[in-house]
Amino acid sequence: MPPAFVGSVNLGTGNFLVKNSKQGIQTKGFVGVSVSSGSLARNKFTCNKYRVVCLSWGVTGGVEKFADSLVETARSIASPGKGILAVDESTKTIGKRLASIGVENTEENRQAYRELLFTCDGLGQYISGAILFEETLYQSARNGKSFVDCLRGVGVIPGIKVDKGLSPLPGGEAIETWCTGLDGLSERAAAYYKQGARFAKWRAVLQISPNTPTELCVQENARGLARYARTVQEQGLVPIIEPEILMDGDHDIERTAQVQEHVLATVYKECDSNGVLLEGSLLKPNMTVPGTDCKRQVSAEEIARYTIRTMERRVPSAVPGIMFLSGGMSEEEASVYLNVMNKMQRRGPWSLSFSYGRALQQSCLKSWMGKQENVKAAQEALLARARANSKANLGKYVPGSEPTLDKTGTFEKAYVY
Ligand SMILES: O=C(COP(=O)(O)O)[C@@H](O)[C@H](O)[C@H](O)COP(=O)(O)O
Repeated sequence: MPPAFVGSVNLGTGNFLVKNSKQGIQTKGFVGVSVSSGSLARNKFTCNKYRVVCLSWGVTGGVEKFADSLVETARSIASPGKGILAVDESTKTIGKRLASIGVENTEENRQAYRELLFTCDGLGQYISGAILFEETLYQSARNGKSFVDCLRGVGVIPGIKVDKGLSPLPGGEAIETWCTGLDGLSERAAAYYKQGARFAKWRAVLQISPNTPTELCVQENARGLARYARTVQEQGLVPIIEPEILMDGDHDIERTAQVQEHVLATVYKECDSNGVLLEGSLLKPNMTVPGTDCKRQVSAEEIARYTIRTMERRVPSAVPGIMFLSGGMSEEEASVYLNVMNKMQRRGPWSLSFSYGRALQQSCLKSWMGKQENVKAAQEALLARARANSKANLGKYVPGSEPTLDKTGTFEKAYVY
């Protein structure tokens, strides 16, 4: 007998969710509903009595316990007009950013900068989640309020970078790496959840050259991403799966597309082997662009067309959001490319949005310059770029309509991560 529920059914596109208000949350995919009474208005079906045939999420073990909240969190991060602020720079990387504005890399200065970001009024209108570095997750604003609470206060979900960085890949080519951090990940993820994080990020990096990426590198990084995703889901964190293909190289856009299709196919094959709940996960890829040294640079329309084609060919429709990284593009380029994609017709159901680090922070950093009296201006600069990307997610950004102090982008050739 299928179970009977009393509550409301939300007929969204793709996944069906059942919210049972009488017996606590009971969110499940289902294949059929038979209704004895009710009314249908727009997308929302409300009734007094209905029967549903439940499909389980098809997951086993620890993920089942968190399945409903994983799905809800992933969907709300990928909700319309919203994206992610990636501020998970490790101590060395934030040191470079602070050095660019003449600020010393001390814990106090890192705290002051991040306080500026997390107390920015109105941020939650455009930003659904912020990825933090471990140090930041446990820090507080100078008035003693934890950063987790500051973020919640402005309507932003806290997330955490859980990888431990890149390491040379034995057996691969000299430039190839694999991403470390699986040891003890389960325990760390549980502690991060307790501290208030609700999603996680793991970044694997691949590079295109005449003989890379090797198959070993693709397999190894895909396996790591999938194992990480499954592990953090078991502890209640939505995994952001980030297989970044760097922009370094002289290859053309077609080669990027071929490599990226293979990488994504391998990642999702491994996700299948590891039983990752795709509805409770997000993808963070690079856009499909030619190498920075390629003679044939292309228009925003071509980048958008190739990127959409790559995603349509390889990203399962169960994934609620594709949150692009900026990879060293300028703030304006990152907004414009995203906007063009969202104006184009496409088959994929996912939200095409952003999880930008550099392309959300450059103007903000340059406005701040480490000075307390500049905090308001820096927050306005951050809001301006967040608003630009929010509009781009809706395909409504008018190029040049939001200010930027980042004219050139931050791409650094052969940067060692
Ligand atoms: O994925 C990211 C996207 O950043 P981006 O938009 O490319 O500037 C970031 O989260 C970076 O991974 C992060 O800023 C890098 O910091 P390190 O891990 O290298 O310190």
